[in-house]
Amino acid sequence: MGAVEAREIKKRFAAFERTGLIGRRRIVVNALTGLSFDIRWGEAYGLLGPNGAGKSTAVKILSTLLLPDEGSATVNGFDVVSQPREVRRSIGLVLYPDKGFYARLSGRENLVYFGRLYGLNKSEADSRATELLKLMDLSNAADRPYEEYSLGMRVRLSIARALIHDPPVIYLDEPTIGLDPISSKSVRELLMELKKNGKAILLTSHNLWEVEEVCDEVGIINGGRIIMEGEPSEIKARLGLKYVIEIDVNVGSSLRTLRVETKDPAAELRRLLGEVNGEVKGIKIREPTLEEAFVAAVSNGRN
Ligand SMILES: Nc1ncnc2c1ncn2[C@@H]1O[C@H](COP(=O)(O)OP(=O)(O)OP(=O)(O)O)[C@@H](O)[C@H]1O
Repeated sequence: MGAVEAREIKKRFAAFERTGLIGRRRIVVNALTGLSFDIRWGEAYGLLGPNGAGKSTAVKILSTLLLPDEGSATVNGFDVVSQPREVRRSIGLVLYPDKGFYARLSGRENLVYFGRLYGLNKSEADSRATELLKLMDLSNAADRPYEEYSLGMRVRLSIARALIHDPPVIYLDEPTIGLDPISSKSVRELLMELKKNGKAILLTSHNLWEVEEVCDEVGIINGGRIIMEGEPSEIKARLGLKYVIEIDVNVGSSLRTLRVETKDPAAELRRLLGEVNGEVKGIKIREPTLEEAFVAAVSNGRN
């Protein structure tokens, strides 16, 4: 049994659409239109998509916060509709970092509080909080009030909270939004560590570079269903994305840059170096990014 199995999930919302200045009419929004994907143990799955693609609706259904209209899903082997308690015990949820923490309580007190809500006794909650504060590099700030925490510290505390009951599955909705590069790197390293410990991770993100680094599998979601899925490198290959080669050449007294896009950088580089007339001052080869894959997949709607 996989960690998460989503099968043909559909979800509609009743909403209103403006007509003219004051008029409005009822419409139906098809948020999910047959979403299927699997997450294996020890794997991170990246759900990528433009605004309104259905990412949050998917996370909410897989967390039992919303019911699907059609289709089914299991998390840790439990059904999201008929076994919501078991599903909730199986997941740790990292939403926008400010949600739910008590500003005047310290990081440690907040964690102990949430540990008790999950049914840990006082000494279990205390020792789990100490362990997680250490893991998140927050031991020095453990007894400072939450309101004094920086954004990076808040994100780390919210990951600690998601892990307090040691869930096997973790969902993170845009965990590194607003973080500086050092803090977001430390969050990525932590996610790699959690994977090594066998946890299954679902990551939604607009930071495609982050998804590329952390995720084993990526699903590109658009219009409420996955339109492309695979390892980040597979997706790049399937889209036929091109590498960019830039060669700086001194021609006479001026520096010129040759720029070529190619699917086969080694062959193209050999060809270019054979043809260049002048002194080569620098060579840069840039890999296609997942960002380019994402834009291409969404605009092509290809499978
Ligand atoms: N409670 C709701 N009532 C009506 N429509 C909703 C509701 N929640 C979501 N929707 C609609 O469902 C669609 C999918 O929304 P969702 O929030 O899942 O997208 P998303 O991929 O998470 O977007 P974003 O990246 O902007 O967070 C959108 O068209 C959205 O407007």
